[in-house]
Amino acid sequence: MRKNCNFSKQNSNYNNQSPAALEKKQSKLLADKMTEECGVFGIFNANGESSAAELSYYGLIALQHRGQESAGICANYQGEFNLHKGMGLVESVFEKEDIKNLKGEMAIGHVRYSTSGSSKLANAQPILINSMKGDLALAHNGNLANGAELRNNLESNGSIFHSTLDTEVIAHLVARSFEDNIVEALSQSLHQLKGAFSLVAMTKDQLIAIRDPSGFRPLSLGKLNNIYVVASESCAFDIIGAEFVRDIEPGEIVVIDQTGIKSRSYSSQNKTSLCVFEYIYFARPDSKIAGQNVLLARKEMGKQLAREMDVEADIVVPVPDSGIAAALGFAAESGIPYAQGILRNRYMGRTFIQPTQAIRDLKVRLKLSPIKEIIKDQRVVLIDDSIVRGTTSKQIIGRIKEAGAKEVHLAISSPPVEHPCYFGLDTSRRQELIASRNSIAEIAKIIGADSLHYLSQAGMLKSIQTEVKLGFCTACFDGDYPIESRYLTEEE
Ligand SMILES: O=P(O)(O)OC[C@H]1O[C@H](OP(=O)(O)OP(=O)(O)O)[C@H](O)[C@@H]1O
Ligand SMILES: NC(=O)CC[C@H](N)C(=O)O
Ligand code: SF4
Ligand SMILES: [Mg+2]
Repeated sequence: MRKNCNFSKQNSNYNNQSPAALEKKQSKLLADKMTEECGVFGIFNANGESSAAELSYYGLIALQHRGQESAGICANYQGEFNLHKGMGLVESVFEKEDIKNLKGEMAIGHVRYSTSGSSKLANAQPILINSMKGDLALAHNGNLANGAELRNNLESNGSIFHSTLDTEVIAHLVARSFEDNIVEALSQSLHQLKGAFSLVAMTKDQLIAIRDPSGFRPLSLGKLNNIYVVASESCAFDIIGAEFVRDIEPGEIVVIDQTGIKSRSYSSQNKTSLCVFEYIYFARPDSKIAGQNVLLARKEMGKQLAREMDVEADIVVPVPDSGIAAALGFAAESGIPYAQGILRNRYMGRTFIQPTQAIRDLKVRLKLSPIKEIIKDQRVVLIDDSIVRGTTSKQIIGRIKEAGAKEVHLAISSPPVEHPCYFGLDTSRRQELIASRNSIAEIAKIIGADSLHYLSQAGMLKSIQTEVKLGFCTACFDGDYPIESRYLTEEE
C-alpha cells in the first residue's frame, strides 16, 4: 500500500532556476510567520510486535509544534515498507484505519515545515528509495546548505528527482554510491553534505539515526523496555512512556537492529553549532536538549533580561505562548507581578488566503486578545521571545494601548534577529527582518513601544547550561555563520 504517495512530475527548469529554488522563493514570499522546524521520529521494537506505527503516531503528535504542513509514517513489516503521508496536521492525516494498516515492528515518521521545496504532497516525508542496495526510508530535520549544488550535479549525471526536497539528494547519493551495503553507502554520502541534518532512516532490518557534525538540530535516543526510539525532542518519549537515554551526538551514526545498538562517529569535526533558537522558541518547553530543560532555559533568559534592564512598571505580561516562560522568570527576578493580560485563542485555524501584511495583522488579531480589566491604567512590561518582522509586537502593543495601558515597555528574551538562517529556520529574507534595517530606537517607534529592550547575546548564552560545554550557532543574531560563505546565498 502506498496511499497518499503520488509523486507528481515537476517542471525541471524555468528561467535557468531549479524547481527547488523557484518553489523556495515562492514559499518564502508566502511565508506568513516565523516557521519552525521539522520533527522526526523512529522506533525499533525488538519484540517484533507490530504496533510501531501507533507509537509513532503519538510521537508525532508530541512533535507537532515542529511542523504542521504535512505528516507521514513509514512502517516496516518484516522488510516490507508501507508509507502513508498527507498534507496537514498528524490528526487529520491519519485515520484509525490508516494506523491499523501500517503494521510493522519498525517505523519512522515526520512532521514538516518546508525549508527546501514547497509545501505539497510530493515533498511530504518520509521519502522512500528502492535501490539495488535495498529499500531505504528517510526523514529529515534541517536544511542542506549545498542541496542545490548537489542536486545540479546529480541531475547532470542522470538522476531523476521525484520531489523538490533537499532530502532527496541524500537518497540519490546513496543509490549512486559504490558501496553495496546500504548503511555504508548512507554513511559515505554524509561526507558530501553541508548544513543541518538530523536524520532518521530505516532499511529492511535496521533503524538508523544520524546527526550532522555541527549538531545544528537536536536528536535524542529513548527506550521503552525492549523498544528503541529516536526523536527530534525528548517530549516525544514522555508521551509514549519511554525513557530518555541520551542525545545522539553531533557527527554520530547509530544503527539499531535485532543484535542491539551500535554507534560510531563518522566525522572528525569537533566544533559544534547547536541552534540556540531551539532553546528560545522552537523546542517544546518540556523537552531536554543537551541536558538543559527548555522551559528552565527560557525562564533564566527572562531573569537575565530583568537583570540587564532598568524599568519601572506595574505588571509583567507575556505574549502567549512563546513569551510565558521568560515572563515568569522576569517577574520573579524583578519583583514586578506577573499578569495574564493577553489571551491566546487556541482554536485559531489557518487562513487560506495569500498572507499579505494585512492578513498577517489579522492573524495576530485573531490569535491574541488583551484582557482590558488586567491592562487598563497599568504600566506594562510586555515579554516575547523574539521579534522577526515586528508584526506581532506592533499589533499587540497597539491593542494593549487601546485597552488602556499607560505605558508599554517591550522586553525580548533574545538579541535582535538581524541575519537570515540557512539551516532550517525560515526567518524570512534579510530585508524583512525589522532589526536588519532599523536601530533599536527606530524599531520601538515603528512598533509603538514606549521602550524596547533585548537580552544581550552573552546573557542569552549564560542562561543555557548544557551538561557538557557546547558550541552554539548564533548566526541570526551576530552573522557568524558556522559554514563557508559560498553556501550563504540569499533568496532574491
Ligand atoms: O515579529 P514577528 O514576525 O511577528 O515574529 C515574532 C513572533 O513570531 C513567533 O510567534 P508565533 O506567533 O509564530 O508563534 P507562537 O504563538 O508559538 O509564539 C515569536 O514567538 C514571536 O512572537
Ligand atoms: N524544517 C525542516 O527541517 C525541513 C526539512 C527539509 N529540508 C524539508 O524541506 O522538508
Ligand atoms: S542561524 Fe539562528 S535559527 Fe538558524 S541555526 Fe543558527 S541560531 Fe538557529
Ligand atoms: Mg510568539
